[in-house]
Amino acid sequence: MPADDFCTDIANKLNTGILIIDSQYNIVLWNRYLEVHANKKPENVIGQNIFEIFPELPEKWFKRKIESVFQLKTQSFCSWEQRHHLFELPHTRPMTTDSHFMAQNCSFLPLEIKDNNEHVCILIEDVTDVCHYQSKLKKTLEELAQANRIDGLTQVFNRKHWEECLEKEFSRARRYKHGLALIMFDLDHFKLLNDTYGHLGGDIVLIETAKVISKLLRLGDLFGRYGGEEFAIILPNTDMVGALDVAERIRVAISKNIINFQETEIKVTASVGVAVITEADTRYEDLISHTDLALYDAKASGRNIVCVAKDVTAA
Ligand SMILES: Nc1nc2c(ncn2[C@@H]2O[C@H](COP(=O)(O)OP(=O)(O)OP(=O)(O)O)[C@@H](O)[C@H]2O)c(=O)[nH]1
Repeated sequence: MPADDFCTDIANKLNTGILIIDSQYNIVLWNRYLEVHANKKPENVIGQNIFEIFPELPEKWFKRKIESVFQLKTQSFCSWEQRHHLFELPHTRPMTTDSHFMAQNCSFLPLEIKDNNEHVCILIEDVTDVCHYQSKLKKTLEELAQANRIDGLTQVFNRKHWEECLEKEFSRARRYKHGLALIMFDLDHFKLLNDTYGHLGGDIVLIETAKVISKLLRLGDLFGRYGGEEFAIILPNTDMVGALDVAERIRVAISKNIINFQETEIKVTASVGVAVITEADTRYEDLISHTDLALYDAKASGRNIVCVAKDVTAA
């Protein structure tokens, strides 16, 4: 068997699309894989221009790619991550994907054959499964990262992530001399509420309260669950006047919120502490501790009240 026949036989048996084009972009070889996947017989394709057979090809980009292969005589590559596919070939994997077409890795190989005409061989590899599983993995990792930041019960930021946000906002506020306010609030007599309605009732109160407060806040505000029934909100670029306004709205919203639980209506109040960043604060923990003290004052003053950190009121 002559070598050419061996090559043709191999090309037809490979599970890869193989097509060769000349310098005019006319197709000179079309293997069995393409015959099956593009549903076009070689006699209807050979001698035709590649842009007629695949009108979806991005002509300008494709020509630039092929020209560089001709000129530099080096291989080139296009992965599915750059372009999901170049050739609209339906995928045949037994899986549901976002695209009808197979994800492809395409290689462009320079060929020099005896008559000295320049040709480029294009290999088309079906990587639909790689693309599919990579996309799934990416989505799962994003979901995991999100779950790591969120409190499972209330769906606001958990303490760890919230503190990371505060650390960033704190150093940004110090660097650019921006305002930064902190609000911490704690539901009043929550132990009694748990004792009266059970832990499930307490949980519903936490969930509903977080929902009500989330709706009150601006997009840039960072709302987290600091501990059991204590929540905290970072207000970037906010001074004491603005923070007090938000704090009072939070207090009122919680006191007016009626939570339905097992045919009873639960009402709850919150004590609120507010502080803003000062020159003296060198660590984000300083701001937390000032806000926490203000919250303690609110509890000591009889609850359902907003209190401001002492050093700020004095200033
Ligand atoms: N249902 C429920 N209860 C929680 C959760 N986390 C903490 N708690 C409860 O919240 C209660 C907090 O009680 P305390 O710290 O004494 O505070 P309090 O009763 O709210 O009293 P004041 O804060 O002084 O008004 C405790 O009984 C905790 O068990 C939670 O995720 N779900």
